[in-house]
Amino acid sequence: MSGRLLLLIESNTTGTGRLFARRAAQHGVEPVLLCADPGRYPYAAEDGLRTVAVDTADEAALWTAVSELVGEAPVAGVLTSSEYYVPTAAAVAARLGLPGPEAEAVRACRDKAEQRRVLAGAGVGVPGFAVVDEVAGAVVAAAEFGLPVVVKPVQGSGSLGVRLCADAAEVAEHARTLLAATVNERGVAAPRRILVEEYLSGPEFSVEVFGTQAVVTVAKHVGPLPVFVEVGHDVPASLPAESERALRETAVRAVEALGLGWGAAHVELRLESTGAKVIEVNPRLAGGMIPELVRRACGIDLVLAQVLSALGEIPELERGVYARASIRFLTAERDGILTHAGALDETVARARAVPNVVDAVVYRVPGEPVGPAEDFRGRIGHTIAVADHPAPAAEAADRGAALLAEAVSYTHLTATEALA
Ligand SMILES: Nc1ncnc2c1ncn2[C@@H]1O[C@H](COP(=O)(O)OP(=O)(O)OP(=O)(O)O)[C@@H](O)[C@H]1O
Repeated sequence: MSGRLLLLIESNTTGTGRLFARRAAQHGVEPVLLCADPGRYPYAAEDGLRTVAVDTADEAALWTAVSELVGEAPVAGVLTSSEYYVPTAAAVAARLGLPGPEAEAVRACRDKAEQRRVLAGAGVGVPGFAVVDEVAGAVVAAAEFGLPVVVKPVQGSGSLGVRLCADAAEVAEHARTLLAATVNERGVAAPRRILVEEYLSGPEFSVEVFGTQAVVTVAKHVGPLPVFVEVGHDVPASLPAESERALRETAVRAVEALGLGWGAAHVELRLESTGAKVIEVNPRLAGGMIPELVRRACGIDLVLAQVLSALGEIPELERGVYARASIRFLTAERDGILTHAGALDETVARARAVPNVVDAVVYRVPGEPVGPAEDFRGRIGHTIAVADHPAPAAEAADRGAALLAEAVSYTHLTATEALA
């Protein structure tokens, strides 16, 4: 180790969170995780990651902890893999004179209402939207757009609270639920505003942008309505050149309009008959194992690229399609229970044995109750497959996920009965 530190301010709890620290260590820089609750990240203890417990929502306390680390060794970069802490990490990096995104731009971007206004103002395609702070306003907006509409919080991630509402009663009920929330899922005060949006029904994609360069386009699979759980991705998306161009150009224009353009941005879009429309720009690296799929399909390590950017180095983003990578997430059809340890291990082994499957994993413990997914937290496991062509990769990932599904038992106790 060179003695230099990379400060990681909180992390994402699933997916690529732990890889940020690993890539830093592989690059000869010591990662230090600053977080309010180290117990939230079991991987930190498993990987022997140095951790500093500090209230990261308290600017002064965080700065004191950062200053102590600065006094100890040269701090070479500041980064986070959690969307919730991108503005915090950006502010700390700026205060230390280190590379990072524009703190004000990422703060504004994280407010979906503000983001919509900026994008619409810049002429970037977005769904019709209304920002409301009372139930009656939500119902009026829904009638104006025409039902169904999407009702969602102005902040958040992982599709939490995002719902398709079919009629005025559903709009009112969901708006009431969202407006009643005083804190978000990280326990931070939630704004008392929500978005009502025109429902875009075209196929969904994401464009992974780095700086202002579109690196790769991803095809996304969304589970059963009325919720929007991402249940699979194919990398790269197989698209006609014109659609690919429209998605990439729209994504880059969105990033530029928002004043981003440092490091990774994950831009979600839907392809409508009227063109590519932005669902959301996330000022961070993609979740959902997408960086891992991109690494396997295109040979580009986006996690390493993000770490290098934080350290002020120039990452290699040379494009190439070496393979096709697909992921499918396991979700429960209804309330059920995971089988016992032996059967679970066997199921995972069978999924791993499917030709072209390179990874199969179940995130939960044997005997744990499971239920239908409402958001990303309802995903129980995944399979990743890699092949030379799109169809075999997708089919192998599907087949692996179908085998994993045998780990869920619906014939024994329901989750409610098991807990009673
Ligand atoms: N106006 C819309 N029309 C169609 N689908 C939508 C719309 N808004 C949201 N969605 C769907 O809901 C999903 C989650 O929405 P959104 O990206 O706004 O929430 P999020 O919590 O930030 O999720 P993520 O972290 O996955 O980006 C989208 O990926 C999309 O499938």
